[in-house]
Parts: sequence; C-alpha cells; structure tokens
Amino acid sequence: MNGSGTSAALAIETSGLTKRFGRQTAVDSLDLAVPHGSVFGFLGPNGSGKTTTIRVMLGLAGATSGSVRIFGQEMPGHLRSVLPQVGALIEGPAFYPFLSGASNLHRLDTADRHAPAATRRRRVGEALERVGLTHAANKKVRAYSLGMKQRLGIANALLMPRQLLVLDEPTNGLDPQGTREVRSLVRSLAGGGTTVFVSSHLLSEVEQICSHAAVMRAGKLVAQGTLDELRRVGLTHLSIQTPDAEAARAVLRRLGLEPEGPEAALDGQVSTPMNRPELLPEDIAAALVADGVRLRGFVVEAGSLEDRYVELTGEGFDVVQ
Ligand SMILES: Nc1ncnc2c1ncn2[C@@H]1O[C@H](COP(=O)(O)OP(=O)(O)OP(=O)(O)O)[C@@H](O)[C@H]1O
Repeated sequence: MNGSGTSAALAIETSGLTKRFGRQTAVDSLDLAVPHGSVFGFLGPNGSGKTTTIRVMLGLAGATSGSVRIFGQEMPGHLRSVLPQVGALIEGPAFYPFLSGASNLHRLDTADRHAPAATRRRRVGEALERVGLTHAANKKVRAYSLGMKQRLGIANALLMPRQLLVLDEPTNGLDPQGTREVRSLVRSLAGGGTTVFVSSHLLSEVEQICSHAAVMRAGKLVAQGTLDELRRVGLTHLSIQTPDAEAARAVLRRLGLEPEGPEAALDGQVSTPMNRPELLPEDIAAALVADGVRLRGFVVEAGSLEDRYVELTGEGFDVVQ
C-alpha cells in the first residue's frame, strides 16, 4: 500500500492509523485508500470514529500511531505544503451573523496567507456563485437558513482552487430542502478532478452522491471500495438451473466460489454466494458454457446496499431522508 506507485493514485491513504483517548480507541488500525477524483463516502453510525479520523487526517489532532498521506505526502510533516490544496468543512462553520455572506468570505480569505488579495473580490463572487448564493451575497448571515450557512461554509472551502475537499457531515441538522441543496452541490463539486471526501451516517446519502465508500464500525474499517463492489460482496447470490449440476459445481469451485451442496438445492439447481467481487456474472456464465455446462437458468440476486450495511455494522442503519 505504501509503494510510491500506489500512493500517486491515491488522494488520501492511511496506514494502521490509530487514535486513542485514554483507554478508549476511537480509531483502530485504519487503512483507508481514497482514489483521486472519487467522491468518497465515509460512512458509519454516530461515534464510530469518523470525525476523529478527519481531524487526525488534517493535522487538527495527533495520531497515536500509524500514518496519513495526502497526495503521497506524509502528514503532518508536509502540512504546510499540502493544506493549501485542501478545503475543509468540519463541525459547522463559524460566521459573523451581523456581516453579509460576502463580507464573511472576504474576512476569511484575508486570513489565508496563500490567498492573493488582488483576486479576492472575483474569487469570493465565484465561490458564492458555485454554491448558489449569489442572490444572498449581501444579506446578513443571521438571515441565512441552516442550509445556506452550510453552503457558505462550502464556499469558504472553495475560495482557492482545491484538489481535495473534506466535508464532515455536511447535511447534519439540515431540513429536507437544505439537505437536497447541499447534496446536489457536493455532487457538482466532483467535476474537474477534485476529490471529495464526505462523512455521513446516512447510507441513502452516500448512495446518492458517492462513487466510493468506506464503512466504519466502532473505530474499525469494515469495508471499502466502489459502491458496486460493496453491493457485490457477500450478499449477492447466484442460482443456476442446469441438467449438469455436478459439472457446474466443479466449475464454480474452480473459480473460487463455494457452491451449496446438492442436498441444499432442488434437483437441477446449483446456487452459490458470490463472495469474490472481482468475479463478474458474465465471466462465470462463460466459464460454465466453456466447460460444456448447459444452462437453463442463470439468476443473479443482488443484495441491497442496505442489507450489506446492516450486516457489516451489526446495527440498524439510519436509512431514511
Ligand atoms: N476529544 C475526545 N476525548 C475523548 N473521547 C473522544 C474525543 N473525541 C472523540 N471521542 C470519542 O471517540 C469516539 C469516536 O468519536 P467520533 O466523533 O470520531 O465519531 P463519529 O463517527 O464522528 O460520530 P459523530 O457522527 O457522532 O460525530 C466516540 O466514542 C467519542 O466519544
């Protein structure tokens, strides 16, 4: 995982990352691999260690052990060169309520020593436009809805060009309208090669906006990959109807699958869990046919991502919204 070839393809990589608070292990030997250009959902129930991981990744808290690389650079050693490429929204932005959205962004931009003053006005205008707040640019922030404040927080993260955006629960506490606004904004940020790392306790949210996800449970990573990979592993099931059941079982075993024995199936039926995500149904069908297995039926039943998460996290997931 730490070879330079692999790191170059990853925006974020953690290796054995561990964070303890006294005797409590909040993050336990975490190996995250976030590909460049992905919208990566960091999913897990409340208290599973997401915020702590993000704080350690961005150098806001120290790791107990393990390492973090952002764009292949070891953190926190390279914080100064890496952070200007990273926009972050953590634990709700703090704005002056009596200033307008635009004035708040001006103030925050002034505090960023990498941000050129000459382009400030243009960049503030563009960031507000990007999050759909141009019409409210001169309104005082105390008149903003929660969703508007959250979008202003994202605009703040976008004041400078960013290769990576890290958003911690950006829809937390928003009403349905604000939630929709922020979700569609997050989706639109992913263009142009920017990697978006977004934490959420809502599975449905991750399904709507992400290309990849990692699932946390009590500080440990229990799965990660593309959403398709996560759907495929484990719960997907293949049922075949064939007069050549014994030969079919032999082919499946050769492919590394574990077909249920004849006693578990009806005559002429072979079924197997599809627990090798890299093995596609079309390849299995081709292998069966190549070995002379005559197929009458071939059915792949995909488990839902929701089933998968309940299985992985061992608890009912908050799936509504
Ligand atoms: N500063 C701290 N001191 C002691 N314990 C902490 C501290 N920060 C976090 N924890 C504990 O670490 C665990 C993980 O918390 P964390 O906030 O990272 O989870 P989370 O997945 O982000 O959950 P949430 O969505 O509720 O923020 C929790 O049990 C929490 O109580």
